[in-house]
Amino acid sequence: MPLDVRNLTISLTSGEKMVDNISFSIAKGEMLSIVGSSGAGKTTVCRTVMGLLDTNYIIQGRVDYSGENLLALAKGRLQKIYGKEVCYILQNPMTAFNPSVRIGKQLEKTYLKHNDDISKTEIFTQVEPILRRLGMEDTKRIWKSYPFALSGGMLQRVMIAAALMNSPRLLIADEVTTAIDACNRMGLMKELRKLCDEGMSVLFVTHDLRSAANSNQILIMNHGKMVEYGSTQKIMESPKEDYTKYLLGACRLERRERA
Ligand SMILES: Nc1ncnc2c1ncn2[C@@H]1O[C@H](COP(=O)(O)OP(=O)(O)OP(=O)(O)O)[C@@H](O)[C@H]1O
Repeated sequence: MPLDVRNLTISLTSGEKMVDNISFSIAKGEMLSIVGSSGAGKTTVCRTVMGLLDTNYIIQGRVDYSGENLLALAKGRLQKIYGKEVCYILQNPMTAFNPSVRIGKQLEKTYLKHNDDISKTEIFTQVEPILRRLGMEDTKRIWKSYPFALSGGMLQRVMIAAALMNSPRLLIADEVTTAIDACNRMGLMKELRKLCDEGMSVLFVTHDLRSAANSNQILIMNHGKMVEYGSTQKIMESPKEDYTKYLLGACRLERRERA
């Protein structure tokens, strides 16, 4: 099992709970979506899996990646896992790039961190198909661009490419579709689905239940708690909890207002 989270509770040192007894698992080749409104605790769960919480947080429970508890692993082992086997795509692409370094240079650096020393031309040859797969055609221009010259949606896709070029086994995608227009969003979701079919596992985080339609399972969160957890079909077609029904209703209303 690539990821198995058991009884995860995260509190501040003041005692306030951000996440309250969450459990879920993601099998190889599966996508699980965590869905919930702003402040539900979704990003806190992702940051915990990625070992990004500082000492202001108290973490209880287990986060097993391929049978190893990430909360208790030695730093050296974690350095081998994060960025290579387990990759995290952040909510805000603008903060992920160094504004004064060209995109290609940044991608080369990321690639070389986890792979053998190969030439810049070879790195471009390896990464270009990934950029194309994510809907970017003008790859040479993107490679030479500074971050400010690309749109938010393009930067978001470059960030996804940066994660995918290391062929991770588990991808954590936190609100990655927010900056992308509807057409490219659908394309991206289809690509993530294909990557799962090729064996990658995905933890997908969104506030929009519609974006979770391509996942195998959905976990609904509200105020740090698990509201409902089950197969995507079950959650979409016969939700049990009022909050899930509310989220589904909000999606339908938005669709009707757009029509
Ligand atoms: N260090 C902190 N101090 C105080 N509150 C915090 C801290 N870290 C997180 N929180 C609170 O924990 C809650 C969960 O935040 P989190 O970012 O995980 O939510 P989210 O579901 O990802 O929301 P969004 O969709 O807006 O990103 C929020 O109410 C947030 O303000």
